[in-house]
Amino acid sequence: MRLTDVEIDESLSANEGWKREDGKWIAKKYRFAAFMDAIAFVDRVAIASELLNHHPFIAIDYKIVTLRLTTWRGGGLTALDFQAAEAFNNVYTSE
Ligand SMILES: C[C@H](O)[C@H](O)[C@H]1CNC2=NC(N)=NC(=O)C2=N1
Repeated sequence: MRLTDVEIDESLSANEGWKREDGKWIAKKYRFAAFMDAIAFVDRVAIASELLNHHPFIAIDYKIVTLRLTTWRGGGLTALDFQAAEAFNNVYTSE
């Protein structure tokens, strides 16, 4: 279930903009032209999360949305986190 450090590094390089945080997390900040674009993105993230049954922590700071992922059940980073990261990158547009 949990990925090795090598697997994590490989997965990070395949998911643009995502960085490892505190060992067991990956995070990415998404920037938008307007606040409502940020909110529309969060809605798309929510839909993708429900489809994957894998959910990020979401912080909305005006025109910046920070997503953080870990696998709670797995106690660390798993393939699910990187599947979710890829899905969130795929639903991102800055406006
Ligand atoms: C019951 C439900 O399937 C689980 O709680 C799911 C929901 N979303 C989840 N999201 C994340 N990030 N990790 C989990 O382990 C997880 N588990």
